[in-house]
Amino acid sequence: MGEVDPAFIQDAEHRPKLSPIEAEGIPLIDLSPLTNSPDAIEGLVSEIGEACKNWGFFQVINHGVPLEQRKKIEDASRRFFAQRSEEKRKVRRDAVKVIGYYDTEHTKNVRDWKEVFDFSVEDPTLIPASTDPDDNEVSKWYNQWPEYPSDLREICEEYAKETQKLAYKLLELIALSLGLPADRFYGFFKDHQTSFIRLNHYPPCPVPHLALGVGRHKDTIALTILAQDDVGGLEVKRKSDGEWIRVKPTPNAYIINVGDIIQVWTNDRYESVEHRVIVNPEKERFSIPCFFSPAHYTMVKPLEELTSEKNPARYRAYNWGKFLVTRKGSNFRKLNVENIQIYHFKIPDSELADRFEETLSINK
Ligand SMILES: O=C(O)CCC(=O)C(=O)O
Ligand SMILES: [Fe+2]
Repeated sequence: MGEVDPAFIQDAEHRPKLSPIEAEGIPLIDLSPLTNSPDAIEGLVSEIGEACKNWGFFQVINHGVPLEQRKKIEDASRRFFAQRSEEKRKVRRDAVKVIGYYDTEHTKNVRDWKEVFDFSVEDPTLIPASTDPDDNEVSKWYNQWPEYPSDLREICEEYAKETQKLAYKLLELIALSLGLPADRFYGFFKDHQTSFIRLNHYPPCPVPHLALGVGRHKDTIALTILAQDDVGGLEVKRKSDGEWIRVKPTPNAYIINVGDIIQVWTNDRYESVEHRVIVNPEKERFSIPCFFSPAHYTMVKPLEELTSEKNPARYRAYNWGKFLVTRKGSNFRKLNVENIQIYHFKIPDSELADRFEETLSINK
């Protein structure tokens, strides 16, 4: 075994247990009522609602994404990552070209044991030109496509269309589960959404007890639609007791998780849950998350329909594009500081209590 760069080594408290808990996994939901029996939709809506509330994660089958499209992108991803580093680095992302190949991602300042290739669903993606809140200038992020595999672009673009359809179906079910009109969330994504898809490759790792494929984190976006292969390694922090639970691969299923934006929209009713990826000493692993994200100008804040005097908004509004640009900037500076997070916009409980007191005395 060669020397492993200490940048990969997790602090003792965050190292994985190598005998994972797989029992009582996350809910598995059959989406076929959407196409076959619209009468059964109510049951489906309540299953989705329960899964979002209790787990923040679930798997879906009969989801409508054609198997052919999925197989094609999985195969193209393998072909891309099998190339020499030198080739992959031709489409490397940097501070100017922020979308593309990357092999030195850090989560919570520890290096992840993985390499990635990102592409935006909308090309170009419109995004604020700077993090300055008073600067209204908008700039563009462009995808970078490698020479090989020559069909990668076409395959990725086709796949993106299919996952979009699934994302909208899921957003409808989530809206209905909250008692909102099915299309309540559409407006945030309609023009200039900032969604992107990531091809992940986790090579075999000689120190799987010390390093992680992706360190513990929550997804900052609205909704994640993840395809994982049959190797397994994704772990979700169970809400009921804080244990890390391994998500057992289900062939052709998608793993769905609520992101931070849905947590804010629902005023914490559906929470974004922490997860991480364990690596394997012998097997490489591939996964493909689609990070469904709203337009850059979206002001993210709790939905009025889901707040009340008794349940006041727990977050101040924040501009999604500025948030995203702030995050991207911190990818390239190896600062020993924490990334921007939604809890930075959280209204402290003491302040909420004061407001509640105020309304009580006004209503007296
Ligand atoms: O590879 C996986 O299973 C999950 C990856 C992940 O959580 C992420 O990229 O945000
Ligand atoms: Fe994630």
